[in-house]
Amino acid sequence: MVLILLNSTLKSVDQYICNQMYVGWRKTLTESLHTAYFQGRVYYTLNVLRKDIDNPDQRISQDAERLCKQMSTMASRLIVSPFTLTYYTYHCLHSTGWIGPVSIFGYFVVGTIANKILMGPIVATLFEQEKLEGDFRFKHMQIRVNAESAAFYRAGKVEHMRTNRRLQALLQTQTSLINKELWLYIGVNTFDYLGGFLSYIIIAIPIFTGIYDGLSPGELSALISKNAFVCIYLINGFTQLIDLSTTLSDVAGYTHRIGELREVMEDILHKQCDYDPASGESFDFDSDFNVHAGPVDTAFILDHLSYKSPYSDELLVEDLSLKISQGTHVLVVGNTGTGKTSLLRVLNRLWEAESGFVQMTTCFGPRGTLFLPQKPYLTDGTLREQVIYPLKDIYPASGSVDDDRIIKFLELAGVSSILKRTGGLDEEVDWNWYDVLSPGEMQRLCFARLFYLQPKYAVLDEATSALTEEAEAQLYRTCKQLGMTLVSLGHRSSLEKYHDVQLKLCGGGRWELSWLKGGNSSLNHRDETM
Ligand SMILES: Nc1ncnc2c1ncn2[C@@H]1O[C@H](COP(=O)(O)OP(=O)(O)OP(=O)(O)O)[C@@H](O)[C@H]1O
Repeated sequence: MVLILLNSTLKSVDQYICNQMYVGWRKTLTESLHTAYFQGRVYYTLNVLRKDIDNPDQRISQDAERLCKQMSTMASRLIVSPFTLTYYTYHCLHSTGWIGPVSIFGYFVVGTIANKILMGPIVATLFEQEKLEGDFRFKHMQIRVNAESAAFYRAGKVEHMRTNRRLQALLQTQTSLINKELWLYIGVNTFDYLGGFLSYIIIAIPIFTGIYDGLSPGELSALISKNAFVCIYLINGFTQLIDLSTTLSDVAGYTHRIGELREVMEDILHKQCDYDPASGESFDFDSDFNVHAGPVDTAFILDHLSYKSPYSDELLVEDLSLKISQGTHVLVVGNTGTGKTSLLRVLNRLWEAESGFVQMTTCFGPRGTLFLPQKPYLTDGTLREQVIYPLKDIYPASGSVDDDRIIKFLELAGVSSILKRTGGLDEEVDWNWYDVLSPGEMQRLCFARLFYLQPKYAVLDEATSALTEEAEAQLYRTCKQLGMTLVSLGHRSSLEKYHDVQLKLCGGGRWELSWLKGGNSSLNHRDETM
């Protein structure tokens, strides 16, 4: 009996060794790949981040792609696992009685709990790592965009130090992530190896408790072999599920991060999409999201509007009521920080109003309202694309683009010299427009764009601040000749002569309205219509 047992045990041990050799070989390969992966990850972080610095959408889609790959690995295993587990559970129950499946299930539950405990901190750290990657990328982009200004401040060392600080924070989090993942891998591997021993304990219990005493040596040997096979495969099925925990922790971290980014972006889109940019009509949504057509001769309606900046409790403007209608040019003045640009942010739904009602009743675009922001915005591409921007993208079917008009408006804006530099309207340029144009040229080019698009209403936020008063006069005259109603924000008193009404923001929520032509009669009525 002892010899038979020894013989069958040796056979099983052979089988076990083969199995363990396979498992061991698989693990060694996986571990070396993981080690290489971890070492590479630090370099990967640096290199990928350097290349893929300033494109958040691309970054999200990369994360999503990574997520999809990991999900497909998980899905394939998760689909197959229930079948193999059911099949081997049935055979295990048949071969070893209840003790086999119960101990294996118990072992799996313990393994799952241990993995859950080890996975928790990994998800949080992975999330943190993704966030720090974003911060580092943002800093990198900030330096690229403002390289010249930083150079004038001789700020190379300071910026280098600050960027390094962010990189160090990122690398520290990566190291911490690697350390935490190490414990998870140790847990997973220990579970795998101990599973092999468990199968032999399950087989040994009925043998030593005498359940198989009536069997002949040959039958016992065959039974042990069969039981070992079934148990090992059942354990292996569970092991594969536990192995998924490493992938699962990555998936959970990425999902959390992508989910958060998507929520923020959807929130922004939801706030911005109250009117249809491609439509020639004007629309507004009421609180129940019903659409109403707005008045046609009015660009903006402000009704008892109060607003403040997001990080302050003090109101910038309180209880402002105003209608801006066609033909009445409005100048918004006030000291620095009194909320002039913030008014445009509220009008554009970039900021929420604190109370009151604000409505932009015309569409955004050539037939409605266009904004020239304080910082000129130039796109990449040819000179034609700069001038017609954003016509090509938003209104692809708007008709042929007229070369003579573009050249004429470049001349009127005083930047026909750029045409000589580029060598033509459609010549591809390999420079960054922000690097080669002076601030004044950028502002003039934006005016050429405005002339070309010829909106009904032009909102100009300190759009001539880098130009002389003569240049300013010429540009304003052209705007008026082209039939635009102007809403200007600025500090210069020279602007007054081009406007009919002045809205002065006095700070602390106070404001004053006055006529600029025909005396200084006060318009401090709450519901004044202009
Ligand atoms: N993105 C922002 N987040 C939080 N607060 C902001 C933001 N932008 C501006 N602010 C704050 O809101 C207040 C009003 O700013 P705003 O840009 O409207 O001033 P402004 O009157 O246009 O000044 P300026 O004449 O210098 O252009 C300021 O105190 C400013 O610090």
